[in-house]
Amino acid sequence: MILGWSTVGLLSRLITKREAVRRQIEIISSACSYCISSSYSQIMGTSHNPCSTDWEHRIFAVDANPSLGYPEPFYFTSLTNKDRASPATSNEWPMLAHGGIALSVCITDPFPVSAARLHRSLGQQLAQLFSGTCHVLRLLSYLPQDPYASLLRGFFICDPQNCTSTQHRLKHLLSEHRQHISSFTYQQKPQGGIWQNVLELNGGEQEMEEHWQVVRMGEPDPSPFALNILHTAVYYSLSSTRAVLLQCSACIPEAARILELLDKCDTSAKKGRFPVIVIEGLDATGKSTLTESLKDSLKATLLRSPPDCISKWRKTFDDEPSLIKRAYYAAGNYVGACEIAKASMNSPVIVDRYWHSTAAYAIATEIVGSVHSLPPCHHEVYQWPRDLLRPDLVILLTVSDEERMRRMRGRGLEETKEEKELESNTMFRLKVEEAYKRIENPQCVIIDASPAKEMVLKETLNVVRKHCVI
Ligand SMILES: Nc1ncnc2c1ncn2[C@@H]1O[C@H](COP(=O)(O)OP(=O)(O)O)[C@@H](O)[C@H]1O
Ligand SMILES: Cc1cn([C@H]2C[C@H](O)[C@@H](COP(=O)(O)OP(=O)(O)O)O2)c(=O)[nH]c1=O
Repeated sequence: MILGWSTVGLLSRLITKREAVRRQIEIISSACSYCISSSYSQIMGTSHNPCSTDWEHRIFAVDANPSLGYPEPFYFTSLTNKDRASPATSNEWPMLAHGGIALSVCITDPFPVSAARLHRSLGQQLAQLFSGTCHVLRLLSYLPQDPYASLLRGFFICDPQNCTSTQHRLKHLLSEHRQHISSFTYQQKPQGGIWQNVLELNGGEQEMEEHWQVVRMGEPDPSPFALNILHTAVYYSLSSTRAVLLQCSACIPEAARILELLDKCDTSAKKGRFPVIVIEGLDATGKSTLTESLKDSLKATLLRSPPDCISKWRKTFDDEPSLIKRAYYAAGNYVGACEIAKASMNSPVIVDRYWHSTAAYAIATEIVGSVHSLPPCHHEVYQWPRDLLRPDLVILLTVSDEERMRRMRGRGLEETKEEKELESNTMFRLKVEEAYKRIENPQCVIIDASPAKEMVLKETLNVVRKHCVI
């Protein structure tokens, strides 16, 4: 049986394309047209328009969600595309067993900031409306010949009950966003094989049907999840950070303030003759304690990330989707670099968190599952941005989980969402710490911060003397 609510596609794709072109024209004719179109191509890497989606040639990745019973990511592509893909050990679709059906949604809005906001609000609506009835999993999709520029984000929704009213409500919800999404349904045919059907969201007449057979595949190279980090979670240049802030500035006034600050900074300023030492580590590992005592011991200037001049806007950005939130922290590093360069002309500089934190927390948040799911060592995601001032030394403080919890409780300060997550989720903590260790150029020197404060300071001073001219 082909789903009653599936069909057509061509028309909805044409409308999606036309709408995207219309929005481009509208924006291009607006005052900041240059900025937005240039930011789009900077973020996307090329001038590729993701709406020119060649669905039948795409690779789809459904993320794992162990708590919903999906321990591993799931990859598939069309039968005709199979030769480009690594074979899977089986072509079983557990989510479709026993007559269940599935649906995928890809956000095709070509503007990264509005796409990120739509992705988040759709995710929230799906979770709210269907948490008891459907499994909602993260979905990524790309074209193998152009993975970076063609990456789209979305959701894979399984309805194990194949319930008509659920599907009706789902279709209704998706129709509200039809100009910026494309949707597909999946169902096992009685004679075998899984078919992907373009889902008609125009609510109009039934048109020509578009569908193709899909097959499972092994983990593709490049990994869509690593690509997603490079694409939306970690910024590797000031220009890509600026581009996102520029797009945000229409709806988040604080983004415009940060751009003004960046304009005033000499972000390419070089380090002075004194050493720059960064102290990194999970929350409550003793960074503030150590940085204060290092400041006194080395007669150093103490700076922290995000820098004071932008930290008042932190809450605003922490509440935004990853793309926007991470642009804030990235900008914090570039503003901070400017302060570091200036201060290091007169004294040693100690920095409480810097780019290692920005990247490690983002990577650990984006990767579902255990440490084993992180991109391998030396992967592109762990590379330092070429245009960001490099410190002379990065020290990573580590303590046992139990000791960290003791220190956290003893301190009694308000915790950020991520700190709460760290407390409740050992897996996340391990991923952040491992990501810290994998970041390169510069790599961090690990110091066990479990001993008494004086001992940690002594050990740190030894490391500083070994690596820096003081
Ligand atoms: N070496 C240490 N031994 C015992 N307690 C420590 C040590 N270093 C820091 N603390 C305590 O642990 C808590 C967290 O330290 P803090 O420096 O605020 O960590 P962070 O800046 O990494 O969040 C504070 O109450 C601090 O006094
Ligand atoms: C500096 C920075 C912090 N963070 C997050 C990580 C932590 O959850 C949180 C830590 O904030 P911070 O104010 O450094 O707390 P503490 O001094 O107690 O360690 O902010 C980022 O995600 N990216 C960044 O660039």
